[in-house]
Amino acid sequence: MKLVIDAGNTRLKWQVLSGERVTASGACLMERQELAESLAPILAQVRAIAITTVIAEDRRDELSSALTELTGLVPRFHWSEAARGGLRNSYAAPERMGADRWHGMYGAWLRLAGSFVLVDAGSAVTVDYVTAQGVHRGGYILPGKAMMLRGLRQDVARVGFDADELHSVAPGRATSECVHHGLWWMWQAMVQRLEREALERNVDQIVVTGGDATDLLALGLTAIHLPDLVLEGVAAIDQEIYGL
Ligand SMILES: Nc1ncnc2c1ncn2[C@@H]1O[C@H](COP(=O)(O)OP(=O)(O)O)[C@@H](O)[C@H]1O
Ligand SMILES: CC(C)(COP(=O)(O)O)[C@@H](O)C(=O)NCCC(=O)O
Ligand SMILES: [K+]
Repeated sequence: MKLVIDAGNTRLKWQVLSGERVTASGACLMERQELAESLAPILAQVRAIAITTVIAEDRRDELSSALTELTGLVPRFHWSEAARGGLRNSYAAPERMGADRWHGMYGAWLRLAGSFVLVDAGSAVTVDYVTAQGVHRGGYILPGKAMMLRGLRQDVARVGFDADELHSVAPGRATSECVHHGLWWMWQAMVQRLEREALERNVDQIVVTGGDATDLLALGLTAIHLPDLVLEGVAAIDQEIYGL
């Protein structure tokens, strides 16, 4: 059995693969204790570990040693590449691209025919355009939903608001409403822009993934929702290099 991990800035997502079949999955925070608890039921079966991550070096080293302690295995880290299987990165320095973006694009490239735009709504939101020929045309990086709210909470003095989300775009009449409606209003604008650009740029499919993808769908985005796309992409690459 192979353990595949996507360690993002907010959460760690994992799957266990038996051949190409997913037999278990989970998510947790990056802390050692949480990780050990989340993985406890499957640890004994793990024979290899493949990781995609965008976390800082010190946290990555901690994750690596925690996994080695738990399993006795040295995890294999996978990074962004210049090209693979017909997919080509537009970055002059491909290693600078977040590995989650590359692995998400590769997952979509393997699954879909035609051009696509991949929206990964996680800690940050990333938008990446890929042509039907597999050419990455470039992308965007924006602050994610939780980050936008945290920014308002931390960086301005007089904007206190409830944690409960309000899904409306009506102009607010109290601080909490103004903040939550404002966020929803901005995400609705993002959805409208994505749909317009997909038409203008002849994009065949919009693909969404990440913890906040459901918000984009709730706002009416016409897209394919592939929640495990980043894991799928890195699993495929690990298999190409090391086998099942
Ligand atoms: N259980 C959860 N814990 C934390 N964030 C969650 C959870 N469920 C959904 N989210 C939302 O998902 C976002 C993080 O998405 P995710 O794709 O896991 O990010 P990353 O890959 O950057 O760690 C957060 O901004 C939050 O709004
Ligand atoms: C943009 C990101 C922060 C998104 O990460 P996430 O929200 O999934 O944790 C990550 O892909 C990253 O750190 N990228 C490096 C810069 C780049 O892609 O150009
Ligand atoms: K993301």
